[in-house]
Amino acid sequence: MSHSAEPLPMTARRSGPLRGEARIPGDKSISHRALILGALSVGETHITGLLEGQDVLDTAKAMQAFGAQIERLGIGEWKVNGVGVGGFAEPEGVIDCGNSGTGVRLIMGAMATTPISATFTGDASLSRRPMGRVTDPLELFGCEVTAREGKRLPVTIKGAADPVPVRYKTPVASAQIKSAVLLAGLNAPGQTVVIESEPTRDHTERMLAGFGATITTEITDEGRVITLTGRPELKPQPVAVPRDPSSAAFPVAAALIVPGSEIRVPGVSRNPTRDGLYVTLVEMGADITFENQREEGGEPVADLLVRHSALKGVTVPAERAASMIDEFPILSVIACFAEGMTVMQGVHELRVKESDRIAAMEDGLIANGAKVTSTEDSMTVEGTGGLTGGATAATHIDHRIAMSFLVAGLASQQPISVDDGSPIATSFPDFLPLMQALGAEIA
Ligand SMILES: O=C(O)C1=C[C@@H](OP(=O)(O)O)[C@@H](O)[C@H](O)C1
Ligand SMILES: C=C(OP(=O)(O)O)C(=O)O
Repeated sequence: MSHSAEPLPMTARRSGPLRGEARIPGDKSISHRALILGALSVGETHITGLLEGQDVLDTAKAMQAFGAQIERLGIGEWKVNGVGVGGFAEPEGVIDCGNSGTGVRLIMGAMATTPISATFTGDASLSRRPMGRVTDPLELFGCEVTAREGKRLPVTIKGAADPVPVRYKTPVASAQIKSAVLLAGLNAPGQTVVIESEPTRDHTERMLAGFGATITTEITDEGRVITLTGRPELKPQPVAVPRDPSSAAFPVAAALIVPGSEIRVPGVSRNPTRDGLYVTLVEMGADITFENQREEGGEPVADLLVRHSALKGVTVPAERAASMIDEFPILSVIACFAEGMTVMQGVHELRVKESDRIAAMEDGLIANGAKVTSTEDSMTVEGTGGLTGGATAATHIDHRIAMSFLVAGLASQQPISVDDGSPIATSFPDFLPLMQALGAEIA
């Protein structure tokens, strides 16, 4: 569904200590994949803890359009009756993926090796984002792609009638590219190989194995070499979606910067390919305890105990970027409340997310009294232990920019507003009530 026309301004003000338990919704990456792999399986997949954010709801609708039967049984509880690998039907209408890069790119991969055609659109943010990074490797399987200038949406894909397997080295660290190629490889006879020089989130590999595909990962001089055997019969799986570490980052950050805070955040995924923010926060001196470390739904999880902390600036090395790619906006806020320089290296991919996240954070933070500089590939924040606030930040149809500035406002001297908080519903629909229940003054 495309983004609503009505902007929703929001304001956060200096709050008293945050206290209580923050029950974070399901992981967005795993939720998309649960629906897509459920749709590609024969039989019924039962999902619990599904994120009911707009991005994931748009993927559910798309899977229905390709022929899967999907039913919501209760809060976060869904069942999917799939059509099997190669069984997608041609959708009657256009597939609108709304604000979701993950949704559109993974679904393009999932249909590209089936002999049907589909046209994909999205909102103004998604329509600005590059799709060639996915359609270029998909063309190697034999599909035909037409796109708007700059390989942007709308994109039409005529799926390959006679797909060939592909060996592809990803040119940028991107789980979306890797996943699109692997999902296309499902319906290509033989072995499809993806090579990534830097590891990215591995949910597609883990879940494909869980659904019964033959998939291996080897670490070689070239990087991670992932080999998938095509034409498996995927078997439905119960999927228990762990809580999203990228969403958890917002209440965690709020507790770190609001004096006197102490919150618990249960059951958050600690998958090492998603863990970079938490590694960085510990280096900055954050008081975070990882309790009850265990496995849930095939993912390592822990309960987090987070207390307000005196933080110091650090350098985040480029090789850590992929494991915290969605967390740099909120890290740049936390860095303002630390003492000293925080340098974020190797972050050029932030420029092609829902917004140019380096520019959006730099502009909004400077307007609120921060010292920030950037290059094409890096961002530096000179922390002074606080923020003055008092300005409105533009969110550019980007949920993470909106939530980052609202968290900043909880500890700045003057309130901080955002021009439009409505995109928050794409990934964290309960953000406002959850934060308010902890004591955050946001409205
Ligand atoms: O595969 C995924 O679920 C995602 C991969 C990342 O994008 P890239 O692969 O483009 O880096 C991330 O930013 C996005 O929020 C979710
Ligand atoms: C980049 C993000 O999502 P997507 O690429 O799926 O739009 C995000 O959620 O921060």
